[in-house]
Amino acid sequence: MAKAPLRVAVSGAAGQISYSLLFRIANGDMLGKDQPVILQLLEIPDEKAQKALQGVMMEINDCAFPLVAEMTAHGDPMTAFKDCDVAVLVGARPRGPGMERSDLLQANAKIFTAQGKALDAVASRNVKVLVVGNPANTNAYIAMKSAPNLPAKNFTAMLRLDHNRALSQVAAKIGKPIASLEKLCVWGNHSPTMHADYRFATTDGASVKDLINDQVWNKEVFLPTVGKRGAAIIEARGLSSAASAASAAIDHVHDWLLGTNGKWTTMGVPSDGSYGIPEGIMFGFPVTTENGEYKIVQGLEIDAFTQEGINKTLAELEGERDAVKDLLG
Ligand SMILES: NC(=O)c1ccc[n+]([C@@H]2O[C@H](COP(=O)([O-])OP(=O)(O)OC[C@H]3O[C@@H](n4cnc5c(N)ncnc54)[C@H](O)[C@@H]3O)[C@@H](O)[C@H]2O)c1
Ligand SMILES: O=C(O)C[C@H](O)C(=O)O
Repeated sequence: MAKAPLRVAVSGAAGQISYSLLFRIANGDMLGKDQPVILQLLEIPDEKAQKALQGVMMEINDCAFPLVAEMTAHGDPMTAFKDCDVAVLVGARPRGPGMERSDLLQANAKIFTAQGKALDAVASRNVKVLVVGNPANTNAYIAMKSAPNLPAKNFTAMLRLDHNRALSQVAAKIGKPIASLEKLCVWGNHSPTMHADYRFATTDGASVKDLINDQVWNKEVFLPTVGKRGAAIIEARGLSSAASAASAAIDHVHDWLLGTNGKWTTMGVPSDGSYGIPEGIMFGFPVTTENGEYKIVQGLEIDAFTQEGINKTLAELEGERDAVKDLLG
């Protein structure tokens, strides 16, 4: 029997990430090739943005995706998020050349307070929320805090792009296929302070750390390359990453809902106090997922270098949290 459609709300639906993301959701890459979807697309209530959204919807129609059961355009989160099962919050102002993420904190805080409240009011009580729009961790934190009637654990931030970037760098360094890699993770904030960690990673069972055996490369090449990849893409393209960000969003929601079969991935999730991260901070952790729930991988040894990295990214997140404190009602 055909599955009942799931309602997927996407904000920033006429933006560049969505121009890749929506077509992959519609194609079944996110929720499965047998899972029909109802797309509920949100853009700012501005004539130009709404017209662009109509254009994107025309193109989705022209793909004749069999899995798209219905599609609607919205200018108000209260209608866009109605009964949604999944919400991918992409809409935000992207960082341009030379701009710091912190510059965007205040403007985006307003957007995510309103959207958190709307999710609280009208979304499915089990809605799974992924925040992509930057600063993603703090925006997710704000949305979570603005939705007290929804489970806090259902709000997540996207660290998957950093995770995938780290996988790609490690695979190239050791000359092994990405598919052979397991047990890599990224701690902390989706920002240059994030701390990618391959100490536990394996390739076909062999230790990646032993194969690399080069702490100078880890510190001076790997971490800065992964941490500053977003800025490098902006520098090269004149625009922030879009297709790779959309692909990471697909991976994040896919693995959250459909499971990792015991394998690790990285998700930004509200801390439960694991690894000394204060409760509620939206932090990148290694997780496994099963039956639509994630579990933080426990019991990993944190050496002095990693602890230093974790402390730095945590301090940044605590600073962001404090900067938006007054905006949370
Ligand atoms: N977490 C990550 O790994 C990651 C990676 C890449 C980009 N990003 C972030 O994703 C966001 C979107 O990037 P993009 O390249 O698609 O930007 P974009 O400017 O091309 O598109 C953003 C869209 O969001 C819309 N929008 C703005 N405010 C909105 C609101 N309140 N409600 C609904 N829609 C709204 C805009 O009108 C625009 O169409 C940016 O914040 C960017 O920095 C995050
Ligand atoms: O840094 C940005 O604004 C873009 C994005 O977060 C990225 O990591 O590519």
